Amino acid sequence: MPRLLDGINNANDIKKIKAQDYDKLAREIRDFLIQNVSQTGGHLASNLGVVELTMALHLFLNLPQDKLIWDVGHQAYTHKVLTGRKNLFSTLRQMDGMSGFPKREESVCDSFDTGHSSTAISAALGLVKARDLNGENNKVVAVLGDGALTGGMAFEAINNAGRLKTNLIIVLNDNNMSISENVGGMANYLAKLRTNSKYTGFKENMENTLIQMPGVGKALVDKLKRSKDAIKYFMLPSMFFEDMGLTYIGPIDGHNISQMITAFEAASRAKKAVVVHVLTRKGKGYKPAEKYPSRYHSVETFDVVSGSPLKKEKVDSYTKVFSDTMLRLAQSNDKLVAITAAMPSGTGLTHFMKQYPDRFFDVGIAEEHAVTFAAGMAMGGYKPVVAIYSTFMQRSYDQIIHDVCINNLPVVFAIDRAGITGRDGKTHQGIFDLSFLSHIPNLTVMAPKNRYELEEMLAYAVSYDGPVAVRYPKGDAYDGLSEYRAPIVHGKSEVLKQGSDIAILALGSMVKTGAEVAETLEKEGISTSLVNVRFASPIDIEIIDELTKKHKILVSMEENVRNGGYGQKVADYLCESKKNIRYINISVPDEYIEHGGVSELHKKLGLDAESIYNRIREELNLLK
Ligand SMILES: Cc1ncc(C[n+]2csc(CCOP(=O)(O)OP(=O)(O)O)c2C)c(N)n1
Ligand SMILES: CC(=O)[C@@H](O)[C@H](O)COP(=O)(O)O
Ligand SMILES: [Mg+2]
Repeated sequence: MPRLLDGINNANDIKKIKAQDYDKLAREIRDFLIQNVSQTGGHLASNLGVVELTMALHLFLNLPQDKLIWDVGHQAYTHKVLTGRKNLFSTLRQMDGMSGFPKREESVCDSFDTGHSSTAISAALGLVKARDLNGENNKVVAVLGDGALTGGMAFEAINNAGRLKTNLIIVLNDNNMSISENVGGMANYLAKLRTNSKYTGFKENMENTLIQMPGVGKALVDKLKRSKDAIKYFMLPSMFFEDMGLTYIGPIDGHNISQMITAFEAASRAKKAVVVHVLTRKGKGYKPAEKYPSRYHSVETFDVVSGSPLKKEKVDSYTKVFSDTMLRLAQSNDKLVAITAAMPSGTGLTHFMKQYPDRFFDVGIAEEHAVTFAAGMAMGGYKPVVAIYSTFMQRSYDQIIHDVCINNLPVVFAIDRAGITGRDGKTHQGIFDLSFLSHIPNLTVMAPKNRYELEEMLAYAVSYDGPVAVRYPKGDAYDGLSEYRAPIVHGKSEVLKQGSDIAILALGSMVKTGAEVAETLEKEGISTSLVNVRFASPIDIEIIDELTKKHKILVSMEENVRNGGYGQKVADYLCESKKNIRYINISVPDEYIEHGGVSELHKKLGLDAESIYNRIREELNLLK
């Protein structure tokens, strides 16, 4: 039996589908997404929730002339299906395959590359201003979730949008969830809008607002009122948005396509920014995802019938080691508090949250605020551990300098997902943190070689009287080299092996690789020293002095871009101190790294043991 989906090959093909077939198409899209994501992994629950919303937007808009911006972008799979990318789904998030996020180079219908949260309204507002200055009249729509609305940028953009005198549509996709439970005042406010009947008393005011809108008027409102139960969804004004100078329409059933189209059409007539508040169910149409939306937010491959992951986790992740260590440290230190920016499960703080609810703070998708909030807590005598992924920490650069480090406050930054993270691609690789952290005065920056050292570094960081960042990678925690446990001394590295030809300075995750390279070189009779760098700031100059005295080649290894990384510090020192030694800098090239498996990417970038070995051999040949 032919599927409606088979007729969807280009943007706007959906307009050929009859209205009575919309539900069937939505079901086909859901089946398609579940089957495909079960084989590739990806962001499932958010995508299942926005199938009808995306269909309604595509029916309402003319892409690519109109502009549609997805906040975060993790919910754009149906948009990809409807814009001619259905056949690429078997390559979703695979190396050289289709990205899991909107990408302008993938389609003219993708208006903005995204991956980080709360940017959509700002970007849309910019597009609106450009449109107006160009004298064009295309529609611009930003779609953001209730979680994204907890981010500071969204509030800044709403503040700015309140002055707008032309049309911008902001679709607030409210599924009552961030990755975990959505938190904070805005989440409570949305809950009230969803449920509190006292707002229905304002229906008439809203009707009047609509009537007064240019191009809407009484006739249209009457028509809307007559349209099957549409009006009851239109008439709940929101004080917050209205008081900020935006028009609010909602809440609307985000699984009812015709209601949403009617609302979008009404919204498009206003010469203002209009918020259309739609209610959707995260995970809709797949029972396990409806029941456990957090678990199915981002999944590895899974069995569709049982919903269970295909790969069983055999080894603890670094996140799990962090999680367990936090519980242990909190037991003996009642001043220890934990802060997350909407990632309690991703950063491993769920157990801490349950065990120490009063000492746990989820501040929403607000990394800047999380850091300054930590500064305040430290000032008040507490020891905050702020757990944020490397890529999202980019948001907090000024707060780290201005609020924590200038004040020299004892805040611990637990930086998860540092280095190559893989399938989320260029927006999510944790390859810049050493560059943006290790030049900050007062800030100590460390990276552990294995799971045991992560525990020790966290304990050290918590006991240290100043700001400390500890960065560790996504995935399995390495448990090799466990016999090396030299006590941590500030700014000092750990010598794992003494040799005389090649000296390897390896940082964090690269110590394991360095040990593999050293072993291969030794087998060939090339005597190799291996040093676990431990500190990216301050760097251990004494060890460099020592190594340069007796080795032919010095090699540094790190999972960070070359620019501003540890290796450049080493190179700078070698140059300044006029050392006469061949030097190899193994680091991530200075570019954005696309999606793929972590080991595939390591190989491609020359960060795997074999590539590094070959690089050293080349250098040795030059010395002959
Ligand atoms: C700056 C930033 N911090 C954290 C994240 C991780 N993150 C991705 S999606 C998400 C939840 C978003 O919730 P919402 O906007 O409601 O979308 P939903 O997942 O519910 O569809 C979070 C915290 C991110 N992408 N960007
Ligand atoms: C879209 C987003 O930013 C998160 O969902 C992220 O993809 C989670 O990454 P992890 O799967 O590494 O926790
Ligand atoms: Mg949500």
